[in-house]
Amino acid sequence: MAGLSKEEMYPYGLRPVQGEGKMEATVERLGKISTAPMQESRFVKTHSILYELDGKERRWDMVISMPSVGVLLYHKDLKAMLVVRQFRATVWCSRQQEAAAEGRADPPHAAGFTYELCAGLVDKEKPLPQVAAEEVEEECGFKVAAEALQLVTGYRSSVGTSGSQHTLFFAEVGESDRSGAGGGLTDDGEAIEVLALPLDRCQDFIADVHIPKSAALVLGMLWLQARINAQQGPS
Ligand SMILES: Nc1ncnc2c1ncn2[C@@H]1O[C@H](COP(=O)(O)OP(=O)(O)O[C@H]2O[C@H](CO)[C@@H](O)[C@H](O)[C@H]2O)[C@@H](O)[C@H]1O
Repeated sequence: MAGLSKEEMYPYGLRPVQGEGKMEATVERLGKISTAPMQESRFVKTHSILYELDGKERRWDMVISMPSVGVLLYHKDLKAMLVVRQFRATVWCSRQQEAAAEGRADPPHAAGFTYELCAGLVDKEKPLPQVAAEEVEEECGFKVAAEALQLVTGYRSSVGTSGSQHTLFFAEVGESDRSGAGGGLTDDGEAIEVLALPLDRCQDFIADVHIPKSAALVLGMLWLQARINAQQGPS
């Protein structure tokens, strides 16, 4: 199993909901990984910002990236959060660089699999809740109405390098909302596994420093816990 035990593949009581086995299948599909200087990109641009402060010229290096949306999904029948897991080349590469700096060998491909909320880039001119609802269906295979999405907050991501806006929503889904297989767009190389993380394991999961996870996932789960503590959230 991708060189991992069942407990390592599914820690903290995680259970597959859609796309079971995608991690092993993706590891099989991956070959050599290397890096090259960036050429023209549809997704990001780099530039240096030159600005004056106290009459002196200063410079800040920036990666311009698109705004994005994310959705914290609560599955009411499973009493679990829905988490997506996919291979992130950036995470693998970053872990490889950390290993190289410490004189260790390259990590296995499994080290690039990252836990995130359902999320996507805002690359179309539609209202944000609409973009978010489409991501829920595309990645997780659940149909939610854009109007049913609750705004949690917006924040700036990677402020030292990007500063792009991320807007976070919350939605509840149930078995009756299942509409497809999810998994993302295969043509874009997306291979997404949807996992259910029991509500009572979320705090231990986000506190585990060794689990590669997005900041939005941590923020979302802390927000939900605060709502539950205030008896305003799902129980
Ligand atoms: N840098 C890149 N290089 C090459 N191809 C790329 C690319 N970024 C996106 N793509 C392509 O575009 C497709 C669609 O991307 P998505 O909109 O699903 O964003 P993604 O889930 O990668 O990141 C979303 O989720 C993460 C985690 O929450 C947020 O950080 C992020 O801002 C948000 O868009 C990807 O499958 C890939 O083919």
